[in-house]
Amino acid sequence: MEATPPHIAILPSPGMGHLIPLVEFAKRLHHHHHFSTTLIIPTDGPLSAAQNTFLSALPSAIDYILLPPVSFDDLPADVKIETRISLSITRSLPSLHDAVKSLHESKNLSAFVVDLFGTDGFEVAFQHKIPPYVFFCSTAMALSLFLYLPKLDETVSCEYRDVTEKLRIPGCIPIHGKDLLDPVQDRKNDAYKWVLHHTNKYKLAEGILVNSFKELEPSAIEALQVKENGKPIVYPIGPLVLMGSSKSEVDGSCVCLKWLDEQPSASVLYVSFGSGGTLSHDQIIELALGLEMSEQRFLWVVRCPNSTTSNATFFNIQNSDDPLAYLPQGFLERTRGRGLVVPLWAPQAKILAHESLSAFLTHCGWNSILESIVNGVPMIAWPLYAEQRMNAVMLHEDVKVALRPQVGENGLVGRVEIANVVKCLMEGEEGKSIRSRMRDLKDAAAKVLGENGSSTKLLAELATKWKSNNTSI
Ligand SMILES: O=c1ccn([C@@H]2O[C@H](COP(=O)(O)OP(=O)(O)O[C@H]3O[C@H](CO)[C@@H](O)[C@H](O)[C@H]3O)[C@@H](O)[C@H]2O)c(=O)[nH]1
Repeated sequence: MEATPPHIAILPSPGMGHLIPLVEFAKRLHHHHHFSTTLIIPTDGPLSAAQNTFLSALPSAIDYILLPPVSFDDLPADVKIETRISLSITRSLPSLHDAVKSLHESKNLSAFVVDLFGTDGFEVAFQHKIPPYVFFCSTAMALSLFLYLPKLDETVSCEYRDVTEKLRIPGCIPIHGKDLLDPVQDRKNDAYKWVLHHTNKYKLAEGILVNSFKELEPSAIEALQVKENGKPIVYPIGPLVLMGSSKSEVDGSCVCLKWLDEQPSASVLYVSFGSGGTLSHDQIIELALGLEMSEQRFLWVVRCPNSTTSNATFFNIQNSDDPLAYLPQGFLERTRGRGLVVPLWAPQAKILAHESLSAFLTHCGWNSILESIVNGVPMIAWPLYAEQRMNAVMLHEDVKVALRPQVGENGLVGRVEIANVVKCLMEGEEGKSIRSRMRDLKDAAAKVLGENGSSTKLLAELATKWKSNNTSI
């Protein structure tokens, strides 16, 4: 049978943090190996503005299909995000099946790639005899935990946070149970059961692609690559990140970039909590005052707070939908010229690549971290949810490219602490050594993605394998 041009299907689970690296992966597969891709995207309603803009800017080699929205009306209000993500896949299985069937008939799919919570999509791949793969869009450390979790589940009987010793995940820095990812913090919650369910199914994959590289996570990757019965091959093919040259930006990009153009070289702290991170109103105030006290230049992406009080004024502000309304009185005037506050979303990839940028206060989403690394920008680690505390531990204690402010007894990071940490990173001696380690990592990242780099070679290996699948049916 004559070979058709190689084509793969990717099933991204909801969230920009999953979609962005998967698209970068598809782009690289196209540029280097002439693959084209169809993204099959589950939905639970209309897409967000950021998603729409992002998808409308996809190159022609990447197509996408939106699956019909599934309903979550039956779920309790406090349902955890991992449960919701997993159900968005299981509830889409009939339409996913139809989409894959017709795609396979027309394009002869070489591989079916799901992300970290998409393993229920495997059943469709098996039905059509398409090799299933996982693209793990977080750290090698988190992947090592995921592969180890079934064992941990068998051997630990209490909550992980109550284990007094630090836990030893293969190849990783020992870590307190309380610092593991959110959904494993309550083993009775469905979110834990979903994570365990996915991790048990990882062994059914033909391979696992992880968005990391050896120089960043040497021992975790080494542990992942130890061959064991029933363990899929792990391919570290990262760092795959949105680059500053990408066209997929939303409103506001010009304001930020124009402002950055006017600032001195390496002078600005960028503050952002990823695609969904929010702070309490009290924490927004501490952060604002801390930034002001630091006397450094900053560019801050602000969102509305995530908690309410029973105060009538607060209730009104909450409904105003204007995140800037939550900033301390006079803050914008006092910091005018030195600081820029942007509501909701900013063109992060371009910001991090800008020569005025000096440091990044981040919620420690893995894409943000990788984007910081490829641009050599040192970080302040401010984890909020998901696996971000694990990432912060790794960055601060293991790789040592981030400072980490202390949370006070009232559960907030105080303004003085914030100001001190910002000044230390931007001006202090510790900041200098972090910056120098970051430069080494930036070089290492460029090397692994270069012509003979390890990530490039592994991707080539995978592409060859997938091309051979393409002719074998
Ligand atoms: O104003 C913004 C905010 C975000 N981004 C982009 O959106 C992505 C955000 O990804 P990430 O930093 O990983 O954060 P989350 O969106 O929070 O990602 C989720 O998915 C990641 C990958 O699994 C996890 O590491 C995180 O903990 C999880 O919250 C990045 O590419 C950013 O450049 C923007 O362009 N502008």
